[in-house]
Amino acid sequence: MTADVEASLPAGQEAFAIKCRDVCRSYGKLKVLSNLNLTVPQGYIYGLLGPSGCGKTTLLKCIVGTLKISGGHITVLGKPPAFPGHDVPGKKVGYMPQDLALYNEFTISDTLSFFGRIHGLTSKETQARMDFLIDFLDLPQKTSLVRNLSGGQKRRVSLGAALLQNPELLILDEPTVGVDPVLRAKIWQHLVEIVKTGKVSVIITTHYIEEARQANVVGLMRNGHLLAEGPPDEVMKMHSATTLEHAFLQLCENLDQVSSKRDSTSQEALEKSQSFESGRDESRPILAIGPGAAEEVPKYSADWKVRAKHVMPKWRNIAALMIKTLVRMKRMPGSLCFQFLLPVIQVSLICLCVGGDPKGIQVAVVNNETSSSSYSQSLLSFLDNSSVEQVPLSHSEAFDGIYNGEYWGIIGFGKNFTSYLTKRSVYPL
Ligand SMILES: Nc1ncnc2c1ncn2[C@@H]1O[C@H](COP(=O)(O)OP(=O)(O)OP(=O)(O)O)[C@@H](O)[C@H]1O
Repeated sequence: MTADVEASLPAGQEAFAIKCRDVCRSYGKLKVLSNLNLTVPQGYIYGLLGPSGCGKTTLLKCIVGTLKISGGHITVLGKPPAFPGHDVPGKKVGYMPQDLALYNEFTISDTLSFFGRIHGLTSKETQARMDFLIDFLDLPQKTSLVRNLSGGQKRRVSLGAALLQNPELLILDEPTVGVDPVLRAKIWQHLVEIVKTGKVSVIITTHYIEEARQANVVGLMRNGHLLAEGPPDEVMKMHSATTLEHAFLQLCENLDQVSSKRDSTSQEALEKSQSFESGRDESRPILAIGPGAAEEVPKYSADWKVRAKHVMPKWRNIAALMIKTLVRMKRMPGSLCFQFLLPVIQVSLICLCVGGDPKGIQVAVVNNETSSSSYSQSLLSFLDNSSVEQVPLSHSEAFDGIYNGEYWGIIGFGKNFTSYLTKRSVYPL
């Protein structure tokens, strides 16, 4: 595999599937990626290696566009991830996350069909790919429910979903965990095959460091930095190691020794001095790491139509999500009942607590106007008699009734109410 790397890299921006420059990302005060530089040439398998917690998953999430970077810039298949009109994230990328995003109520077939719909595959295309992937990934029957699969089988379904639409870029976060060695070899063989066309690129993380020897390029990461980047054989040679693991250990030890000896020297300089890059022949196709020569950050722009289209949901996604909801409801009748009953219960409880409209409130009415055409009579006729029960009374009866708690209130009109109101509307103050 490393022989391929000896061929010259194609020049120009298009030759790179992924380019990360001075990428920084923090979670609150925790700085996970700091000034990270990484390059994945098109048509290569890039093995991203490093100890647990060094920031590999965070980097992959930034590359796929599900996490925003706090500094630097990333270019994926020619544009920044999540750029309007760019299919990253989207059908150009197959992403297998570390935390599997599968629906337990789905069968394997439902799962792959869902992703097929999201990526705009016809049902015939999805069916053909499904048959291939079930056979290739040694999955159980396609009618098997995801919740009944083992951890390893679930990971393989997730890998199948990433491979489904034959994407230009595969981003695989530990795809071989829990997979038996035979199938692991088969998966690597498949990756090697698909990158041979030169149109597909792969970035893969793995805890089985030695399997990354099949990658064209490996990047060794620690504490959010890339310590070295190059073909596996070259990295091993550079550190006089027979295994990648040994090379990585050697690299870390050298770094620790030098940094303890030369506290005054900056970390960046140390990494540079120890990195694969520092010892390489400039003519060789080893990828640059570290800040390197200042690169001009390309400016990307999209017109308003593309931006508007980007924020609008796609019909096929809406359809896929509706079908997904229907399938889940069908598989979970209990939750279906709950989903429909819950709003009814909530509304009933609110009505019970707040209560309905008050009824039969007895109010004393003292009307000193006698004419049936007076305004006071008209006003009283507008009152809602189901809530307010009007009790016509004299002035003294009304006040006695209020005093004795028989009425909630008094509505009173003077004998000149109509004439005064008319005057007031004719001669406003
Ligand atoms: N959402 C988050 N909020 C806060 N901290 C996080 C979050 N996700 C990751 N981290 C922290 O960021 C650091 C890097 O995590 P990350 O998952 O990128 O590491 P990793 O190299 O992929 O590890 P592993 O190989 O074990 O998967 C860890 O210290 C982790 O605790």
